[in-house]
Amino acid sequence: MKTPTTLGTPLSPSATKVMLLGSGELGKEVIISLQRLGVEVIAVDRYPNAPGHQVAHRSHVINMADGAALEALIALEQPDLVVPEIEAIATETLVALEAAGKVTVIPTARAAWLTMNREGIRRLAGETLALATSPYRFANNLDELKAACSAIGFPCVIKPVMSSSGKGQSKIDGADEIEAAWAYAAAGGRVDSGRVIVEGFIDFDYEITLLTVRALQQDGSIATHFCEPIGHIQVQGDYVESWQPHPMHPEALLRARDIAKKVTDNLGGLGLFGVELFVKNEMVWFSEVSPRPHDTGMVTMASQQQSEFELHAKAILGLPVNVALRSPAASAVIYGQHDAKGIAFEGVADALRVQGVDIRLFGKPESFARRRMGVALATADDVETARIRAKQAAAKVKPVIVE
Ligand SMILES: Nc1ncnc2c1ncn2[C@@H]1O[C@H](COP(=O)(O)OP(=O)(O)OP(=O)(O)O)[C@@H](O)[C@H]1O
Ligand SMILES: NCC(=O)N[C@@H]1O[C@H](COP(=O)([O-])[O-])[C@@H](O)[C@H]1O
Ligand SMILES: [Mg+2]
Repeated sequence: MKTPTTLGTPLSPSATKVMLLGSGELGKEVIISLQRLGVEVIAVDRYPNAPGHQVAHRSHVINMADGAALEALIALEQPDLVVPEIEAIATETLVALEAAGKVTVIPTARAAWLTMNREGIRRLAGETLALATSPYRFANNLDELKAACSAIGFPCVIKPVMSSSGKGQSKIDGADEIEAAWAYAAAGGRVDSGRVIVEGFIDFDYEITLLTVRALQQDGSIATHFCEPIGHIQVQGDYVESWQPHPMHPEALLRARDIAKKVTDNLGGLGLFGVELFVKNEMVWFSEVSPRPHDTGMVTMASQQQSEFELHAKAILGLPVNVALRSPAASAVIYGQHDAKGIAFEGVADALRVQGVDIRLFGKPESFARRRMGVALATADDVETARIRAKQAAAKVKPVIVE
């Protein structure tokens, strides 16, 4: 790539070209941040008119889990940087291309590969780095799953090794629920690899995302910056509400940062990471990490001077970052509520009348009842008020089917 701080003119020979692999709501905001710096952006996703497609210079529709298709597209576009955005990519292909010097992957191809599959990141955290995690086992079929569940005990959580946003995930309380959990995992993964993880259930007090940024300093070394902790609530493994800052016991915060530093140092590269942690009193467990912006971090569009998307865009280009908080804030998810294409949203004006509120609608061409279609953001003097405002505003937005 060009020297980090030299940025070109898009659509000209000097262009700095970035390719997003995955162009959902998170990628869309990264693209907008890159566009503001005059970066030429190529947005890729599995379906046409994905949110990020709508704001990029060019778009492509491919099966990103197909290594040959991915390699051909990278050869065609010759991006300076490839930015993975979703958990359904042929990351082995990225590892091979990066090793051959044909591409720079954010943060690194190895990090994308390790985190694409729960087994890679869990073995790194639990075994190589010896961090506290829930107890875990892997299984390839129903018999192995039964054995894994009895070794871990109940309650436990079963997830496809390749999935996100809670897809295919179940919490089960007894052996009679194992078969249903196996079937649900097989149907729900982003890529059906037929392998699942069983995790012991952690009875945490609260969970946080610790956004951690690796950015270049003036002397060329990499510094690690921590955003204020983001608290969140998940329903069926998917985030419904988040807020920042989440108050933490000082010892727990130190441990959280220590875990985040160890994991992100190992993964390496430049960019923002979402480190997911469970906390009980002063105990902190590592859960997983996204080597890219995190859905719960959408709150930073309201709470921080630079959102997680802007931080990612700047850090990957080798630019300095500022992780300062601007105001306590919260986010609340707007689900599609219908299975239909081309839905409409009523009540946006009412939502925007709630004090301190802003709305994002992602523009996804097709709605599903539990598909995230938008988010309400709210600031306030304290997070409790911000949470109330965000939820009030989200509830006022009514997705409707257009006949
Ligand atoms: N072992 C566990 N013990 C307790 N709760 C858990 C456990 N594993 C997952 N959960 C709950 O389910 C949520 C989603 O789990 P996880 O982050 O592993 O799923 P995911 O599909 O990767 O979701 P995302 O892509 O949104 O991060 C967690 O944030 C937590 O609330
Ligand atoms: N937890 C990960 C996450 O939130 N990822 C975000 O959801 C999109 C997929 O949404 P879709 O399933 O509605 O297409 C991804 O592209 C990414 O932006
Ligand atoms: Mg998660």
